[in-house]
Amino acid sequence: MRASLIQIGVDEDESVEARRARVASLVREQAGADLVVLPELWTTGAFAYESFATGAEPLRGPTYEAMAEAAREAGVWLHAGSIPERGEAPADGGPGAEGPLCNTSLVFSPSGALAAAYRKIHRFGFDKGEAVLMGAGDTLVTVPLPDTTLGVATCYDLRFPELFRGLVDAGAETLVVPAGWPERRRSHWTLLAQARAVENQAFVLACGTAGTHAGVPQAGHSIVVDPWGEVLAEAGPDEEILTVDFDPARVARTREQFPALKDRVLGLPPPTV
Ligand SMILES: O=C(O)CCC(=O)C(=O)O
Repeated sequence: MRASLIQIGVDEDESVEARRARVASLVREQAGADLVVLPELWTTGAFAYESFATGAEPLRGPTYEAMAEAAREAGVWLHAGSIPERGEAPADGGPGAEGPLCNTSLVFSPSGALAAAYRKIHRFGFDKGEAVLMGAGDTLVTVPLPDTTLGVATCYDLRFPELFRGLVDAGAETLVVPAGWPERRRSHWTLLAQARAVENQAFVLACGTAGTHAGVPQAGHSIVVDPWGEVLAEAGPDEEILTVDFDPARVARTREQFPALKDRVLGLPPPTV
């Protein structure tokens, strides 16, 4: 399988419309890949909190349309990263009522059909930013491809191993993590991507952003890790397309030859004091 991770530069001097058109064209250039991956919130920037509401779109909004078309024209599976999604207003909300905001990832099939939408479960920011501005998803999402099953997660989710175990229990073999990870915690990014790959004996395809927005320099360093925890490819700090060939059958082989996942002990009682 060939995967291309498009590590987009997200800077404030480019409009959302210009970036959307540029990214659509980069996706179209990946014809021949099996899977293309984009980062988290690449239209607005993951730290541009004040742009979440102004840049929000309905699920089937301009980014959906542009990415569906790009996936179809390139003939690729496309994890289009995430958008700030404005859900439908509640029917009884009264005039001016707005629906909830979510950090929603979109996955398209090579025909341009929506294969999955994943609403980020762990929101980042503690008592500010995404954690207060956006609603949380509550549903794990896997996407069956012809040669592997994707398990999807977004950025801060990478810190929560139980989410990934849930994806593995649901059949995931390739874990795809779009992100807008900041440079100041880059060491965590690399370490956690490798940890999720080793403990789940799965490929990890983690695609971040480059550039600086809202004063937060982004880490870049998108990374592809194999089920043994080895780094197959890693990007630098700037905008870059990271292309890697990998054999999805290695997941089953690794799990068979080193069957640690079978030794899980679940449901232990709490410690006694
Ligand atoms: O966990 C981190 O250090 C970064 C998370 C983040 O930036 C996000 O989820 O948007």
